[in-house]
Amino acid sequence: MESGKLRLLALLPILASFLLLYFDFFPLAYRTRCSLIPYRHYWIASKRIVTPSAVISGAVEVKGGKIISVIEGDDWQGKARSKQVYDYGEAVVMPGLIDVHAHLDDPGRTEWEGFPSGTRAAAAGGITTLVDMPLNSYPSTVSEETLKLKTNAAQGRIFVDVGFWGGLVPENAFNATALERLLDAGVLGLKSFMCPSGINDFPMTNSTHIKEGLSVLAKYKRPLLVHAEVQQELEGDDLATTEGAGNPRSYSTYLKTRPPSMEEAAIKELLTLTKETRVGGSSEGAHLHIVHLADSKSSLQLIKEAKSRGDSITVETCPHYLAFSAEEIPDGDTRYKCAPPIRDSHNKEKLWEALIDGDIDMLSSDHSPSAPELKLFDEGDFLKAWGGISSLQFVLPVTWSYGLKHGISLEQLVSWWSEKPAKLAGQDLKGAIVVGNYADIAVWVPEAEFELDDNHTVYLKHPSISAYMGSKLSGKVLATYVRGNLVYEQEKHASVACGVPILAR
Ligand SMILES: NC(=O)N[C@H]1NC(=O)NC1=O
Ligand SMILES: [Zn+2]
Ligand SMILES: [Zn+2]
Repeated sequence: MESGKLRLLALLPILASFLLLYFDFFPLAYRTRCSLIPYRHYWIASKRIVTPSAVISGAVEVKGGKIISVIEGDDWQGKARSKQVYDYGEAVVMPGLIDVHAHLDDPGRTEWEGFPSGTRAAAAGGITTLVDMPLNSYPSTVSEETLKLKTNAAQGRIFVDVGFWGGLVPENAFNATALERLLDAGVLGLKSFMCPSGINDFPMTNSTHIKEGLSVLAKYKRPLLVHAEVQQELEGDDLATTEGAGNPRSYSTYLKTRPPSMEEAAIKELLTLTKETRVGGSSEGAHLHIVHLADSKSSLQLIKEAKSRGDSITVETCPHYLAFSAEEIPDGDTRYKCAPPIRDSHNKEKLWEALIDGDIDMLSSDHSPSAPELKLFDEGDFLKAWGGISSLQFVLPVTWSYGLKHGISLEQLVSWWSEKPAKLAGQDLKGAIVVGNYADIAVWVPEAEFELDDNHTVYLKHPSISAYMGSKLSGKVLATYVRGNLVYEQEKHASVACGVPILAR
């Protein structure tokens, strides 16, 4: 080689380090429309930073999308002198929420929800990662090919990170190769229903299907999420499953169609399988996660016992079961219709107790909107209306507002909404403010109250179907960072959607 070229090569490392310095000191050169701020290396300071060991006063150093230091006290000020500092004062800085149960309905039912609208609402609510359910979109995510349709649809259209659950359905349950292809393609785990899902191309599974699913999942060490309700022969008063069995506008009619025994029977059946997830069992490595538990009595007791026997099992509940109770639901107000149903206030108090005691592991939104027409507001028919709660933007303030009277702490909030969900979804670099993790951060003011009225900016695609509209909440989200990008601040979103589709490997 000529000596001129050699000399040029020798200069490359110097040039590279110059460029790096340039990007650090001249942030405009880094300006990206993924973020509302033009820095890749900066500090976030606050008097209330929620770390795994304590709530501290100090600062978090972010560089290249990751957290590179967390400093308690004032020592960070010297280190941050030449850097941009965002000082949020008394506002809480905590890990962004990870919602492991959201129906984004994209592709195929984007008139219900969609990646752009859903992830914008999430960002405005302090949620930095969503895991999308395999049904309500069309087609359902039940194969490698249909997962590809999801990731294509998500490309450049998500404002927060989005992972995907795959569907376990009768069609693929006995086909281990098909399930393996779906898992190899990157779904974070599988999801199935033990009762009709409301979506024709997502049929329900029985315990034989579920057993097959668990044995494949064991190899991947990924979870199976189950909607645990089974239809039963109902007797006497409970015979309200069909039209004419009661006034369909009355919430109590709907409630009777889905008694706690439906959850209990499903969970009993599941627990005959989860014993194989114990150490030495035939499905060791697999994990069962029960979604949206509503029954705080026998069902919960069964789960507690299974945990104590060593089954690999977790359970979530949702803010709507903690905020609302059957007694308060007005006749005809189908915004509150979901499955399993919102039960009475005593049940709600018991759910809070279980959450606080750690018997319920985590929270999720089960955000499941539809087109407003399907809520049948004119008829107010609880039996025919779409079942699903629309909540994504408000799960943080709802949990906080209703949790206040139970004296919940910021650490508990982080455990339920970030740490445990990160673990379930296999996201080792998310869910906590620690060095090395992605800078996924929510900044919010727990004490700030607001009313969900016409003056409040609502990013939900269909605010009219959300049962939270009209309520007064405490806890205002100021800013949301995803992988170091400020994706939302004070009613503004980044102009480009740079969330990452998360695939397991
Ligand atoms: N298909 C669907 O989203 N169903 C959900 N809605 C609901 O209220 N419970 C569910 O499982
Ligand atoms: Zn469900
Ligand atoms: Zn759901």
